[in-house]
Amino acid sequence: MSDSEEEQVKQAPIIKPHQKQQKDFYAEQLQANEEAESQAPLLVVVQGPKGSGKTTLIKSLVKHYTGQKIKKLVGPVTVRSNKQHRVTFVECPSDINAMSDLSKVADLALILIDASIGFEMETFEYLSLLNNHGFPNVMGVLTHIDFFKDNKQLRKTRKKYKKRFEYETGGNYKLFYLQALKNEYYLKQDIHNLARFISIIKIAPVRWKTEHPFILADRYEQSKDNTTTFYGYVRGCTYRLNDRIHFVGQGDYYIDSFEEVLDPVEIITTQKKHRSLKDTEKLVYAPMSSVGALTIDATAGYITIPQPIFTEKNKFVNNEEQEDDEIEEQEQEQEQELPEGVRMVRELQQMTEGIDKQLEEEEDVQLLEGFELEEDKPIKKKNNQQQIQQQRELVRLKNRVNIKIENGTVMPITDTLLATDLHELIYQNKNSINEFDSVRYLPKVQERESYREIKELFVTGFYGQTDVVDLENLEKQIEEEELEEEQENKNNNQNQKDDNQNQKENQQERQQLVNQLTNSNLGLYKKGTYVKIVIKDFSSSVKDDYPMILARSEVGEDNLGFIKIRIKKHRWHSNILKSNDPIIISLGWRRFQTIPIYCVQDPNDRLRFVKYTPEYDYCYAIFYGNFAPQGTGLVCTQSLSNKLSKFRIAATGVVLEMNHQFDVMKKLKLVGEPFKVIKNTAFIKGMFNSSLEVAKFQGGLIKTVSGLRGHIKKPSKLGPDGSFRATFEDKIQMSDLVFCRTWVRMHIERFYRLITNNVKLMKTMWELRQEKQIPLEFKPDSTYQDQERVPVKFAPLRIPNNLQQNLPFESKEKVKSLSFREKLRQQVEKNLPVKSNMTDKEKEVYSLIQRLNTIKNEKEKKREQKDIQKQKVKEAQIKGQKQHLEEGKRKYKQQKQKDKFIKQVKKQQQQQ
Ligand SMILES: Nc1nc2c(ncn2[C@@H]2O[C@H](COP(=O)(O)OP(=O)(O)OP(=O)(O)O)[C@@H](O)[C@H]2O)c(=O)[nH]1
Repeated sequence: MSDSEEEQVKQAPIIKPHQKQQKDFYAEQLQANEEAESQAPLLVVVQGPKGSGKTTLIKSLVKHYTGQKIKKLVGPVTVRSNKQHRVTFVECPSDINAMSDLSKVADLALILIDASIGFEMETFEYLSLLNNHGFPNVMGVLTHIDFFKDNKQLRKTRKKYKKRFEYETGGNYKLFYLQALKNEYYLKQDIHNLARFISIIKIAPVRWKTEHPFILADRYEQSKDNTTTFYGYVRGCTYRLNDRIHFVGQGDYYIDSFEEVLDPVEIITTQKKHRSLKDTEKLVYAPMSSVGALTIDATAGYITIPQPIFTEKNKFVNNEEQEDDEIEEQEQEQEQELPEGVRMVRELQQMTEGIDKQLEEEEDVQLLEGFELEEDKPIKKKNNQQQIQQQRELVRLKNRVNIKIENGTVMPITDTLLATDLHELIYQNKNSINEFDSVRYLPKVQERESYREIKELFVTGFYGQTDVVDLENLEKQIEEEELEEEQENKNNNQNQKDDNQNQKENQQERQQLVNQLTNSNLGLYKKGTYVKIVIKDFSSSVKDDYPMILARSEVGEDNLGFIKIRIKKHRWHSNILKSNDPIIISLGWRRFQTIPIYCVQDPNDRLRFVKYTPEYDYCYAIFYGNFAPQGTGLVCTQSLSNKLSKFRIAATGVVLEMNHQFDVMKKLKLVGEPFKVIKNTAFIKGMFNSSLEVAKFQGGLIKTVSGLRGHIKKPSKLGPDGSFRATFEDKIQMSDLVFCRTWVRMHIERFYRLITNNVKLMKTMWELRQEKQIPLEFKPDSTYQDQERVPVKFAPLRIPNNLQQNLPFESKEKVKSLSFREKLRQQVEKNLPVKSNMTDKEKEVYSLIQRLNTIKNEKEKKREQKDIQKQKVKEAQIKGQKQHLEEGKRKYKQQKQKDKFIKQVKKQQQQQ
């Protein structure tokens, strides 16, 4: 090694082994996350107070990404931002439940702030929710900036909001400014900048999501028998199928079927250099909103097709004139030249009756060209080759399009077509797209084969063997055939490079297919898979504008037990929380009402019960609820009402421990007083009610106020029932109080109520008091009272002479050293003439002094009395003024109410 290299090595920072391990660990975690992250669409939650511009922002972003205009925004909207990246936007309602649910699932939260108003309470509430549910990436967006006309004021405000936003979020997140509104959309440049940041943002892994898979349903269908089907992407992590699912905010349900379906916004995997999208590749998937001419409601999807495009030119010519055979033949020829998709749609347009009616009237209904519905007739036997072909198509179909159209579905025959699956059929025709699809809803180009697949869907009972499909054999057959095809292609292909490329791609595709099959057989659905979940007997009602989160029911997390959490009252919540008062907790996927008790930990690890949460400090809470992993954050609220009169988040916390029981102890001080004292023994009454209670506490420790310790001996027959004999380390005073410190185990209520749509909640003490008009209980004992303490005069210490004589010299009482005052007094006493020996003059002087003293004392007494009277008068004056003031206030209020009432009456009269 050369010198310079050695120097370099010396200067390099030393990485310790554990640091390296940690670095490697994080690198791996990041890489794994990045790989996984690329699959599921980025979930962007747009949150803000009412009227802050959430809808406008989503519409503007969708327009930027796809050029589409959303007329009415409902539910999630997924767009393709580039070939490898998709984004789902969800608007967050200002309902506390929706806010809490969406804070758990968001990858990125766009927090809108109305600059004309400033930071509102919802923003802080949402930040607090995000903080406790894993803090995903956050971006601030300042809207209504055009409200400021003065540039200087605008600059100042922007700076102020930026500072505040940084302070609230920890300083790592950006605040965007949306300058103005133009034609109901934000300015292009602003949206372009924001969209660019959204596209390149690196998502921080949130622990809860990396361990808990979920589906944010972007579409649902509900039938009359309450069978509900939800569609959405698997998010969070790989979904390992089990039999139950938790619908957040609704409860647990058994899954009827769970299958992968065709991804509506597929990732484009072609290996071309450009990441940017062509116009035909731009895509928006907003099944519940109305995008252009497409609307999907709970039961079906409808495409509004502009009439002029579909009207055949010679359709309006009088039919009688057209009876000429030649013309008909010409028409048929022309029709056959048309693309298949266009022909089918036209045929459907010409239908006047639904299939069910047709079935009732005719025996052989020809729904689509070449296929007949025959109920009773035996199934036509085709040759082997054809059957294999059909089965093969069905297997492909089963994996790709899981759609069933039951016999007798009624199709509305107007210019609006039933498009549950028809849109696939219609838009798969490459040539016909531009003819009738003015909005380019799904510009997806597929092989002609898929028409046949979909045609088959309209026919029930045609293929006899479709129900039982030998999957394994079919897969093998398909693979073999494909291999053969590839082999042929290989031989025929002249370009060797292209051939290799194709082979690689095919191999990859096949591998993917095999992986897909094995995964779905094992019940594994990777992140980003678009799935369909069917739930039977789904009794709850679903709101369109409410997030529909279907989470995997994890083993153990639906169990109930006691949970110990560390909790802190939110500094902006106006009240402290009371033990045994019901509270709503959002923990894990679940929200539930429970009755907690609060406690603190003593130095000897005892959990000591406290009546209220401390004002600005942490304490523990124990409640009965759903188990959740240690370290999971939680948020408490006191009610579900969305009145913004006070800060809705009552407390925040984190799970510490779960157990079947916790010992929370409450301190109990029993007080008694002695009624007989004999040396070190004392008889004490008033501490217990019966001798049985005494027997239970026999041997217990007791203590006097002065600190003398003792033991409870035995129940005594002297005194009232419950009296006992006790011994102390010294003789106690009759005036002493005796304490016995004990601990009582607190009962924790096993109360748990999952919050669903129409749940009836337990009322808090405050709510009950309000409702029943019960005033607060007043216990005079609980209030502090001024104590009048009489100074105790202890008798001077007198040591018996016998004892003094036996004492060592050191402790013996010596000659008393007197203080100056005492000496003076002694001298005066000595010099005072004895009264009987006084001369007359001395007597006169003495009596004069005494009189003068009496006068002085008398004067002082009078002055004191006067002072007391003056004080009383002053107090009375203050009291009177107060009463007067209150009286005035009351009158003013009455007058105000009167005025208000008169105004209202006048208004009503005017309106009438
Ligand atoms: N002047 C101005 N108006 C805006 C701006 N952003 C939004 N608006 C208008 O504010 C109104 C409310 O906007 P929305 O997008 O519906 O707000 P929202 O947050 O979705 O409202 P809710 O759905 O009621 O919660 C609309 O009329 C918008 O045109 C802005 O930056 N400047």
